[in-house]
Amino acid sequence: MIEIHNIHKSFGDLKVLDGISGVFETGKTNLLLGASGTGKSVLLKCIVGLVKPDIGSVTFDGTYFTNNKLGIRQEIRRKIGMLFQSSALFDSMNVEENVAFPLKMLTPDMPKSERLDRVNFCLKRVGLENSNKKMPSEISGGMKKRVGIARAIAPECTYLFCDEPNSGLDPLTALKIDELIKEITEEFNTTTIIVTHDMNSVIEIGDNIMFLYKGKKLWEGTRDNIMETEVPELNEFIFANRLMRDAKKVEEGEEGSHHSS
Ligand SMILES: Nc1ncnc2c1ncn2[C@@H]1O[C@H](COP(=O)(O)OP(=O)(O)OP(=O)(O)O)[C@@H](O)[C@H]1O
Repeated sequence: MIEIHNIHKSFGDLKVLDGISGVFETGKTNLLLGASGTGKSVLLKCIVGLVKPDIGSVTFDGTYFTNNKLGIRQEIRRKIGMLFQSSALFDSMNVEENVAFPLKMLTPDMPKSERLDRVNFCLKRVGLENSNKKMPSEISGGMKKRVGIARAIAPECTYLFCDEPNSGLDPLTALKIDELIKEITEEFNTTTIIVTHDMNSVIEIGDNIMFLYKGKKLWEGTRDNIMETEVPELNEFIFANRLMRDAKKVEEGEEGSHHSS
């Protein structure tokens, strides 16, 4: 479980995060939802320690991270797997080398054969067996995301962070990547935080959702109750999507009397 408490962050005069607190549960897909520029990525960076909050703290399974000793922060960092928006694979390395990279960095003494077993296990888990020798330039965007996921989980991470994991993917591939992240979260019991502005992800994998608006947390809940929100900014965000508007009309048409009771 990851807890954040009263996180504030400004860049010069620009206040990006304005006192955000919350809990991200273990074994669940926790979504940070919001429009562009609302501070989701900055919050994620504060949580992983890439940006230092001006005020506030982050706790990983009860251990303070933000202002703790370097050794303790490093210990936590080793348990963090990151899937970046652009996949961020090393272009000069093949798939196998990309996935092996964090293992070489974090567990340099691991025997080569054990490392290869772990790489193959992770590649198989993301549905990419037999792709070891392919170069990033030879594989599709969806495959790159899969390699990114394999690389993130290779060191047996406890915490998994995904920054817009399905950006740039067609809807079906995006759905498959969402499903894969959810399966991995449940299978390996990771605390997973996903930055997204995609309502499809909300419906598919929104175990817990935190809605950010202009640096504040305006709502939190689950995919089961998000459609009933009475927060105007969230409502506007949800129904900016035409399909969502149509779905709501259908629902109101079919269940209008139920809703008005
Ligand atoms: N290092 C930085 N220096 C100055 N401003 C920054 C920095 N990082 C982020 N910002 C600003 O903080 C605001 C929030 O950015 P952030 O990337 O968190 O938005 P976001 O909600 O993730 O949006 P998107 O969905 O478009 O990625 C933006 O106005 C951005 O320009």
